[in-house]
Amino acid sequence: MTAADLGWNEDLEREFAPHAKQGRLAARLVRETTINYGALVVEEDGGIDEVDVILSGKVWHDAACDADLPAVGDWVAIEMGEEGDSPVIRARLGRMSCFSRKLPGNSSEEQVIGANVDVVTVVTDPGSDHNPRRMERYFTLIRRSGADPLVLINKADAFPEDHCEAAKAELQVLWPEAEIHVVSALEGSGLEILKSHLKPGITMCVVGSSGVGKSTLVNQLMGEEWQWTSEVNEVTGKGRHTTTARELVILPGGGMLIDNPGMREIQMWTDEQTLRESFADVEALTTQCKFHDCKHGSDKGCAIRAAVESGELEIERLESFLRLDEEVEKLTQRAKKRQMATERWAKRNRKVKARNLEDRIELERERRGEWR
Ligand SMILES: Nc1nc2c(ncn2[C@@H]2O[C@H](COP(=O)(O)OP(=O)(O)OP(=O)(O)O)[C@@H](O)[C@H]2O)c(=O)[nH]1
Ligand SMILES: [Zn+2]
Repeated sequence: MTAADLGWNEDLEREFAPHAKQGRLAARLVRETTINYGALVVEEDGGIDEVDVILSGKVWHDAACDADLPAVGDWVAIEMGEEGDSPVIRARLGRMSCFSRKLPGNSSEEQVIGANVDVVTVVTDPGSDHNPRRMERYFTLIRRSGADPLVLINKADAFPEDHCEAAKAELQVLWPEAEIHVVSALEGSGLEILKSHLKPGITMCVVGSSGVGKSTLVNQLMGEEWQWTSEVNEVTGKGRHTTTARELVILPGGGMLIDNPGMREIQMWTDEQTLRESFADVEALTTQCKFHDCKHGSDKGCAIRAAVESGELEIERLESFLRLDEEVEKLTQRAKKRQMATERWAKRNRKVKARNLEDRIELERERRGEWR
């Protein structure tokens, strides 16, 4: 593996030059925890090594907001320090793109999902997931990020061809330049498209609703040892594919994939925003309900019920509003469970790592004849 395989280029090289003069090394952040980062560091001889790095106080203080802080996918300048010291991030290099979302509520804070992302792939299907409104939402995020869009309308094998083409046409008008393909992960055509984009040095995010086939597609890329955490066991909360929670993964065939809990949140958020938008009129009515936690059932002073009774609002529309709200709630619960499973695995892996370190120290002592 070389720096170029990680996305290193001439622009970064130029920006990094003054740091190189100070003996710093370039590294790409692949993992973020509450206490430190995992980074792939480009060593002086060009080799790549994985290290844990911490943030310098200065970088922390200089950040105007959270979105300014180093995030997964960022290139940083690190100081390795003396042996035994934790390497320190001294600077974050400029971002070529940044896939993020604004946090809900009136806060203007931004949550970075992945930095230096080249392609954001949205997976959907021509059936129940087909939703131009939601796609518009994704497109807005991708446009703002600076990454290229790639849309895969999956499960083509299960729908008539003209139906798939009609779905494609409906999405294409939203962004005429966007690359949109009708594929079937089961028949292998989705994999072909993904591979054609995942050249060495290219970083991709994969987003889309639950059940559209993301795991199926991604697992085809991953090979055996790394499986996308898919289903979460309802009872134990553990991932069915017991995997590590690595966030930026180098694919066996070249290219990189970013997967983190934020990616799932972006799905949730997109779904919820789309829901609220498509029921803006009903939403507006809810603010007139007597109680702010009104369930719009038999609650007293419900403005929605009143609107139905007066014929202002169709009962069918209210029912789908209530059902969709439930749907979002269900998805949120699933996303939370997944995140818990992911975090549990991350913790476990940290423990395994620590034990490996102890093993190494023991071996070293043995080698030096210091053993017991
Ligand atoms: N007919 C058909 N089914 C597919 C295809 N791709 C995936 N599926 C099925 O769709 C279901 C959901 O696929 P997943 O890959 O788990 O979907 P996902 O997007 O990862 O879903 P989450 O993990 O919940 O986010 C599975 O039963 C797959 O076998 C396809 O191309 N054709
Ligand atoms: Zn109400």
